[in-house]
Amino acid sequence: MGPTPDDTVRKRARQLREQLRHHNYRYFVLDDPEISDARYDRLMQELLEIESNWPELAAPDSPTVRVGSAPLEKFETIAHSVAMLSLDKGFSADDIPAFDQRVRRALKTDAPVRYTVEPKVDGVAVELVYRSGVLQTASTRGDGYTGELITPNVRTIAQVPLRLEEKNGVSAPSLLEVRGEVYMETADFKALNQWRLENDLSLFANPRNASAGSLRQLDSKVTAKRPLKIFVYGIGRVQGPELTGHCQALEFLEKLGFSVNPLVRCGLDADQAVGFFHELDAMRADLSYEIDGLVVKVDSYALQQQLGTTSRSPRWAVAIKFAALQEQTRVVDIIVQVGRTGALTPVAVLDPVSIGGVTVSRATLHNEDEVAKKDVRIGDRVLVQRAGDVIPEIVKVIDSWRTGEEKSFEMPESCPVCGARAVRLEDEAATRCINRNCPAQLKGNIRHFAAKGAFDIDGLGKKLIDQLVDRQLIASIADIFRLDVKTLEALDRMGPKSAQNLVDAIAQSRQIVFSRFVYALGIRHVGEHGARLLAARYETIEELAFADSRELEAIDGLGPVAAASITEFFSRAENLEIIRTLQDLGVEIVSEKQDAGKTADRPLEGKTVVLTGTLSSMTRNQARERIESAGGRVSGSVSSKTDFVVAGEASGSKLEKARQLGVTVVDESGFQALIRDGG
Ligand SMILES: NC(=O)c1ccc[n+]([C@@H]2O[C@H](COP(=O)([O-])OP(=O)(O)OC[C@H]3O[C@@H](n4cnc5c(N)ncnc54)[C@H](O)[C@@H]3O)[C@@H](O)[C@H]2O)c1
Ligand SMILES: [Zn+2]
Repeated sequence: MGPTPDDTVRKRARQLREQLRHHNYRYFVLDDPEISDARYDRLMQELLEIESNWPELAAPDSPTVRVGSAPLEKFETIAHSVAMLSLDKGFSADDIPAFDQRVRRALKTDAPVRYTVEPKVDGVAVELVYRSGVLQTASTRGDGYTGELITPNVRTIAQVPLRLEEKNGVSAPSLLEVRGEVYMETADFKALNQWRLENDLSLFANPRNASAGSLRQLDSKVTAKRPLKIFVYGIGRVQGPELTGHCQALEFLEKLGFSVNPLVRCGLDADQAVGFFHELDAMRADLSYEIDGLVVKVDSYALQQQLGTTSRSPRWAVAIKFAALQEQTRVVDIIVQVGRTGALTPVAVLDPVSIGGVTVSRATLHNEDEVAKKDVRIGDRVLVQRAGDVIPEIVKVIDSWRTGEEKSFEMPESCPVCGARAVRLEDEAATRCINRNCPAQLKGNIRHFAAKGAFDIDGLGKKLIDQLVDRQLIASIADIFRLDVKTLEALDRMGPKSAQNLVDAIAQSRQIVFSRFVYALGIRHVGEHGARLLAARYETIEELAFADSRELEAIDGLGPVAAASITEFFSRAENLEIIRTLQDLGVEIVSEKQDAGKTADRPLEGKTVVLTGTLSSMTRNQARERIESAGGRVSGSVSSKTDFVVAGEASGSKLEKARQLGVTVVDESGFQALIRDGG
């Protein structure tokens, strides 16, 4: 880069500004973005860099110095007495100490500065103005100085107090301007999008856009139907109480009856803030709402004043973003995969794209109806989401990128693996291959049979199963127990040692508890939970096989669909034959009671337990079985309904959450005592 910018740089800056303005409009005004947030952030960073390298290119109307977008004309507007600004952004934990240094340099101090650190909930900023304790107006951020008046809409949010009562030793200030984030929980967002899908309405890209779209309605009856919530995180002006810092302000707001995020941490130094960043990142997938980072704020109001603000953001706060969950890419092809039940699943082949550090090149499209409803075509630009362990999914097609060259997908009429006819039953979403000997189904069945909650055979993975079926070394699940070292040795990437290990693992798996055996059979609609319900009711596989559907339906928690599927399964001679063959080959089914030994009483009856970290005396699955045979239920996430959290080595976010919620936490020896004697 030179002392004066050349034409290419000038041109690029102009281009970036135009693009950013366009995307601001799509995002802030239409609530319908065309690009992922991560991509938007990259464009913004590029422009910021150009403007800092060539200050003469900076412009007063550049998106780098403006907030949001002008209010929509259809709304009345209202001026904010204190500007509602944006936040400076960082994209890794290292940006926290860097921010801390900037702050201390500006304050000319070596003493540690105390920060309040908050989850950055992905929703819409609003300002609520209360006079003498009564909600007068509510508005959006708008361009930071003038917002859209949406009072009737905000009134429909149950968590927004309409009148502030004197309570918890505090009374309503004569004037109070509260800022907060209106958001939608992830499950509610999904349900809303599902409903929109079924009613041929356009989809929201994420909970943030759904919240914004719901809030910015001319008819507050529409807003009232949307499940919106709020967390408050700041104050504009206040007359009455003496508040000297941010944390104190949050406590005050909470006492007045506002909803403050329980994960907020006060009094952290920069190192502790970094620690919290990692904790929160780990907790992220377990939260019921989306967060896209955290916000670090200098706590003291006096120091905030000293630091001041720019036209776009305060100098006393920074938002550190987590890795993105969404990216945009192109659908190169739509292929069809055949699963264990014969279901043909359309899968989008994508231009590989990195989402949160993982390269994604496929996304499931579930079934024919889903493709049709989302109208995904080959060649489309789409928004793809990958969250936690969930299979990547296409959120929506970005319509504005359509060229007309895209090709529609059609479900094939025959199985792409075996060529047999594929049919769709009237009341089903799936199209299925009707060939019971379809190699794709066999592979799926074997994978399921050998998987963790079933026979749990170490070393029998996908690649090996593919080879075994393709070379016709296995024609049914029972054949697993006929494998020998010689056969296995001859396979790709197998040696004498790994072959022996696998044979040993297979031999070891022969003894199996009843519920796992039932699950391993792969009866449709019978998952691990259903299998356990059956094991609690029946003692042997023979008893189960002869159970009639009325009796099955009566089992609490099972349901008619599973019951019908079970009777159907056992009515087939070939299934009974396989079970008999498995037993002939040495599979020994142990009843749960035998397995659990003497624990006839159920010390954890009715209790909900969450496991986190690793235990030294047993695996997760074993711990789960022990809890269930003691009458308890294992849940994946901590909530106020949790009775105990069992914290093993290296337990992370769940432990943190348990502490926040005041749930009883026990260590490994405490857990042993629990399953012996109960709580
Ligand atoms: N995809 C697109 O086309 C597109 C376009 C424009 C903007 N965007 C997204 O919006 C961002 C820019 O928007 P922005 O300027 O509003 O910045 P921002 O949303 O990143 O940060 C400011 C906002 O954070 C929110 N917030 C949540 N929790 C908070 C807390 N505890 N304390 C304070 N604020 C909190 C508030 O709503 C506040 O207005 C971009 O980084 C991008 O992610 C995307
Ligand atoms: Zn087939």
